[in-house]
Amino acid sequence: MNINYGMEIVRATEIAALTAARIQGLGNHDDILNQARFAIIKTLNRLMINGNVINDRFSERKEICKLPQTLGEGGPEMDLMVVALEAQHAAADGRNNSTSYTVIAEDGSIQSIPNLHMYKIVVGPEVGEVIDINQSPTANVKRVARVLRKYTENVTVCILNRKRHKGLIDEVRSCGARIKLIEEGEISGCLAAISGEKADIYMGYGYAPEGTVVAAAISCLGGYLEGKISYDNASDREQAIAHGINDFNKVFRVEDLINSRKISFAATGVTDGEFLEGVRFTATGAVTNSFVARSETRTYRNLTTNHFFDYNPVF
Ligand SMILES: O=P(O)(O)OC[C@H]1O[C@](O)(COP(=O)(O)O)[C@@H](O)[C@@H]1O
Repeated sequence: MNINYGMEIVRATEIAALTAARIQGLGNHDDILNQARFAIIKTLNRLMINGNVINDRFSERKEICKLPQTLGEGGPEMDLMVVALEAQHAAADGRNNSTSYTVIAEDGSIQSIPNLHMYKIVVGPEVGEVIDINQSPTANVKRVARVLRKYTENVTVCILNRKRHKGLIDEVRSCGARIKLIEEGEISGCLAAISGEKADIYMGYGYAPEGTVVAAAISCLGGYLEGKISYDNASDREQAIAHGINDFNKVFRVEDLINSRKISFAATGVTDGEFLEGVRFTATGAVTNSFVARSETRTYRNLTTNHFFDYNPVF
């Protein structure tokens, strides 16, 4: 890509984050997501692309505004993944770890994935390919400890706080590793593990579309992911087949989810999170904290942006 689309899509995640943050804590879970989606649609529609929207987890939800199938004013065909607001409940309730994300990639490079749970293990580039999703959590924690030259007691495992993770949490505790439990926002939990700052591994079940966003981040930053979709019944398997997935034991790695080296990834914090700070409002506008990365050059930027509401804001 000659244009750094990352610098364009981050403007969209900023606007979505500002929009959501303005109504943070008001308690309306659908409204905050809808407003963030309207805002991101409006901003992405200004790009000179024909952006085909892929893996929108909310496309079947009647109460949530639909993303158009294509976004942009016209131009080269591109794939887009748009998560206007991850952790909508956290943002609506005024809790931590909600973030806005967009990924742009070469046309046809993002795997379309069913809206099912995927068990994921994610680590950063320092750890790399030593993990194996078919091994126990204990075995994976020990491998990570060995590569990072840490005592097991100093390895931090990030896990979504869900009943379904009780067994996982018990096992990680009994092997002696530290746990960082997050209430929502697994993409940002995975980014914490990729950056290695607040966690060393992310493990657990979340949605498969989130796995493709994490794969995009890894394509830009390095790191490693293994994911397995869980199927409860025949209808889940039919969903997978409709997405071209016939091997129900498949271990998904980054290259299975994103098949390109031309990807840009952008994120803006809405509320303070594991990876980014949330929006701070000032007397004249607001300050946002964003992250932009591009796979071709491996460049990544941490952006602090000052927005002045008296000077032509897009929203
Ligand atoms: O536990 P659940 O309800 O299956 O949801 C898991 C999902 O919840 C989240 O934490 C937040 O999801 P939303 O963005 O839909 O609010 C995701 O990151 C994760 O994939």
